[in-house]
Amino acid sequence: DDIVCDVDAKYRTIDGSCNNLKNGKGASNTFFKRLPDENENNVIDYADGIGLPRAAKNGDELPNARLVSQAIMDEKLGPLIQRDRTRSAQKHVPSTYVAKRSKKTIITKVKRLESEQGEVTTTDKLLAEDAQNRDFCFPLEISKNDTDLPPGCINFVRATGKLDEEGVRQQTNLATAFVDASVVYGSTPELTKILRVSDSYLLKTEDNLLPTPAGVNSCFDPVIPTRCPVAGESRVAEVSMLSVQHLAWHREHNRIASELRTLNPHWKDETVFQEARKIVIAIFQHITFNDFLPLVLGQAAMKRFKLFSRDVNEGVFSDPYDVDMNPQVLGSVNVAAHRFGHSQVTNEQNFVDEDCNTVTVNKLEDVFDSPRLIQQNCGVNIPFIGRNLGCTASNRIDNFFVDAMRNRLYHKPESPPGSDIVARNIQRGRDFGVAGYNRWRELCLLEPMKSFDSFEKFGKALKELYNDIDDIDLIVGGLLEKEMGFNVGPTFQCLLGFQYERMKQGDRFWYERPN
Ligand code: HEM
Repeated sequence: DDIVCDVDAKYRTIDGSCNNLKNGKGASNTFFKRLPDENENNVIDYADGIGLPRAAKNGDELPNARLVSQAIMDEKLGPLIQRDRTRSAQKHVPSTYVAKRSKKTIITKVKRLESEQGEVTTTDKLLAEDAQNRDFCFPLEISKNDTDLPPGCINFVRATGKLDEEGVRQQTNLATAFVDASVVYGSTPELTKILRVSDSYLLKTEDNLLPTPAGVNSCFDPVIPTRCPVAGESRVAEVSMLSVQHLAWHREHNRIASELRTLNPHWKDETVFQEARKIVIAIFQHITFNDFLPLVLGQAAMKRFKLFSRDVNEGVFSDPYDVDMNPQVLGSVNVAAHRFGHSQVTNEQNFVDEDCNTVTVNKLEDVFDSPRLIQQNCGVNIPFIGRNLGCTASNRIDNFFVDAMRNRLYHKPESPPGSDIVARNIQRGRDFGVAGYNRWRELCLLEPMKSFDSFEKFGKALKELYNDIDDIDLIVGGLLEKEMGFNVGPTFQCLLGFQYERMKQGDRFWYERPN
């Protein structure tokens, strides 16, 4: 559809449309980007070239994602001490917040059939039955020998696909591609309307907590069954520490807006709202690029991709804008590179006192998708969870994942035992038709791995799982790369650096720009 843009608009749109006035790229509800290769062909790897999940080079199925997870990513295979000495939870939790939440895939909701017993429906069978329609279930198969999960299938639904002009399956990003605090304000005008107090500059709150309008989000075990919190991103209650981040930014908007109202009594409410939003976005961009990203990419990659903001003491504005930079999020970043943070998650979401002592242990596996901890007694626990963000060390970025994430994801008393984030990430990459790890090394101008032995300790396991070194999934190879200081390795530095460079230089409303 033709969109008419106000070229003089002072504020960015909610859905990211009209940011780029030349090609309109970066709006919510548009396809994830595929990287063009050396010959300008999109890098895409579907088994049939158009939509079936990626297969091995020789045409066989790729190894069972859960087996890869068990053999390579089990925390028991890693060092006893996983904690990172430089990164606190304040680092990995906001990363969930800034990063993941800005790139949301549509996954059609179906009833979750966790670990159904019985016949394993193989991908082959599904392919044969449903070759025309590629929207099939793509279950995670759990083998008889699994030490942690009962044998059978765990439900996994393909991300909703649409065909592009060439008839190739593409996935849709529900969020805008910009670092624009859409996690606070939403990526659609409809959601923003739900979040705002009508005819006011404020965002809605209830008892100074996030609003809980009926019928918007679902959650598990809230204090009052209908009270699921709503924020700019639907997974706001996935874990308590994430909900606290949402709440902090939500309140920050209202704090700034109220100050602006006092200072500018003559402004219209809409002006107060938009000016406050603009300031919140500026803070959000500054923190993302100057505090968060250096702890992911390391100093060298930050400089290589020109991601640091200009030092304010230089007294000049930086204007990095380039109308030809396409900010759209790469599918490979969404399904692999940006999921590095899953390895930093720890097993607990504890309450912590002012001296950083744990006062209550909350196991992560008991609080997935539940706003209970933040809603209890009008939010009395919030400072205790908030302190945890600063007091507790993250786990390292590596190939080891805690049991709560790798065996008990989404665990709920009525649907034990749970799912496996690693297996899901691997499967999601195949679902998206994301090319194998070695192909991305090549595209990043890194030497492709020639031998399984290059993976040292894990080479043997990889060799048993994969037929060919080029079959290794991007997220698996990427997380096995070792890097000084526990940043992401060179392939993910390349992909994330490339992505954030575009999100910065492709943003007409970037906060450092003059005027
Ligand atoms: C306890 C904390 C977390 C939980 C429970 C969690 C869980 C999940 C789940 C279940 C998915 C969907 C998997 C799929 O089916 O494809 C997902 C997606 C994702 N996660 Fe996390 N995650 C957490 C923390 C993080 C962190 C710290 C980061 C990054 C720094 C991150 C980055 C992502 C990204 C980029 C996606 C893809 C987003 C999308 O397409 O919707 N997550 N996460």
